[in-house]
Amino acid sequence: MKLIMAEVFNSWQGEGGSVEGSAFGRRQIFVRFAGCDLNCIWCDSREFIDAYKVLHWRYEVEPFTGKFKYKPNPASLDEIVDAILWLDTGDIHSISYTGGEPTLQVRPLKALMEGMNELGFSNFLETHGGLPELIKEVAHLTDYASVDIKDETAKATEDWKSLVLHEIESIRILKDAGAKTYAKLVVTKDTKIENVRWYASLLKGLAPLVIQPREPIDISQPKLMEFYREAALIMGRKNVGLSFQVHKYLNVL
Ligand SMILES: C[S@@+](CC[C@H](N)C(=O)[O-])C[C@H]1O[C@@H](n2cnc3c(N)ncnc32)[C@H](O)[C@@H]1O
Ligand SMILES: Nc1nc2[nH]cc(C(=O)O)c2c(=O)[nH]1
Ligand code: SF4
Ligand SMILES: [Mg+2]
Repeated sequence: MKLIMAEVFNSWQGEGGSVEGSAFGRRQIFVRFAGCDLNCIWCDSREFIDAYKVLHWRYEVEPFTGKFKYKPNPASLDEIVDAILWLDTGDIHSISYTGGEPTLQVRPLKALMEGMNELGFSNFLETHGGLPELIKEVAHLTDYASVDIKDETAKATEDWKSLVLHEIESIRILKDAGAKTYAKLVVTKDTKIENVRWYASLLKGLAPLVIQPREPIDISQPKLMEFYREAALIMGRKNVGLSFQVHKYLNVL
């Protein structure tokens, strides 16, 4: 089975904050799939979005060195498993499957998650949640999941309200399968409070929410705190947290 891979690297999970299901600050091996069907204007992985343009994938030969070995795409599953095991520093909390959008290559994703599960690793799925039918294929193999709620200002797709409803459906599927799941909302200076209220009302009683400023940060602190308070008033004060992309401040992958 072949797949179009972007990169495999060992780092700390830099996102998720402290809500239930977050792996923030834990060591992870990241498996970044190439290809995405959305187009978030602030995406920091844009170079990997068009899978056909990702002719090579890379893995970091030693964590935090920024030294990579490059291999041609498509990759074989064995090559990816070998790279993961090569990067296992013995302190790994879980394997993070991210991208691009990992669920778009759901067959190799599922095979990888099965294989890593058999090798004793926990599986962490980082997904836009827009494809619940594909989430169904891997939910039973998912130990932790971070599901984005794509705010209107992400301009991820034309019909953004339907995308949000699909994301909520994906969260429900993952929770029903026993995955520790939280929602991640990237906010910008233009995010509307009425939309934050809508997301919070959809998430109430379903899953906790982290609010993550878009990087580079353009939102004011008072506005960020207003979004937090409104969401907490709706969802309950223990079900909302902040998340920042800390790895960018640590200058690590
Ligand atoms: C690159 S995406 C890949 C996984 C999946 N496609 C998704 O969007 O959830 C991984 C995470 O990075 C976040 N992210 C990407 N670019 C960002 C930025 N400029 N500021 C804040 N978060 C960002 C996304 O919101 C998502 O939670
Ligand atoms: N350190 C680190 N933490 C992360 N959390 C989510 C990431 C992602 O791109 O999926 C990411 C990433 O790219 N690096
Ligand atoms: S869904 Fe994820 S990978 Fe795709 S454009 Fe948005 S942030 Fe980037
Ligand atoms: Mg990232």
